[in-house]
Amino acid sequence: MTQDEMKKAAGWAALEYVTAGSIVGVGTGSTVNHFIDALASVKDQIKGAVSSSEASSIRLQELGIKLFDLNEISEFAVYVDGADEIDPSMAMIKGGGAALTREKIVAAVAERFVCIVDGTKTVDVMGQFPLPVEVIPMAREYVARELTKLGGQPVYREGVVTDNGNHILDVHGLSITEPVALEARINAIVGVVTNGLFAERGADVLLVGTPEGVVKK
Ligand SMILES: O=C[C@H](O)[C@H](O)[C@H](O)COP(=O)(O)O
Repeated sequence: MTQDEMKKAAGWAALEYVTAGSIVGVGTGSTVNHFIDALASVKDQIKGAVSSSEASSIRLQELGIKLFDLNEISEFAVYVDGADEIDPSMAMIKGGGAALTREKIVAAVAERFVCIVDGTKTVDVMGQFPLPVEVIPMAREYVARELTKLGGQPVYREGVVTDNGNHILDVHGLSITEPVALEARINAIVGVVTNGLFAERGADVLLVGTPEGVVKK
């Protein structure tokens, strides 16, 4: 079974959490793209979606799924998104596709976060995947120096501008044993828009695509 087949299996399994007549929160990335395909198969039974990126919005619209602005809705039941790593406490690293800030905002409004990953993304301790940090462009080098003081090695993701017009630093060399504390610590650096740790608000449901089928945690 390929990694993409495992992503597809997890993406389609998330349909179980979509209820008739609802607005669905939709994340970003290659795993979510499979979920969007699945969502299109029930598009006549849902109200529509609220999206976390320009890329997902385009895909949702191409498949005929109505988009809602987050400012139009005060609550919705389920947000479905992938992750770059997820630990046993259901804390995640996200932002490999640079969509972390809008993802965190949409996730904050959802009652439940359903995380869909392939089997390579579950880890005991996060940090092998470099932690993305979205920064205001003029603060990039200042924030990089502050992240170095925390023990990481930040690398500017050259050529990438986020949907919000900002830059990304990928922080290598972290061993993230206290994700809630580190998320808050990095967000407190002036110039940081948000960081890719989703720990304070982690996943509520985890669906892992494996060669043996989709495992739910
Ligand atoms: O910014 C991107 C998102 O956080 C993605 O959810 C994450 O990078 C996982 O993406 P993929 O499903 O493509 O591995």
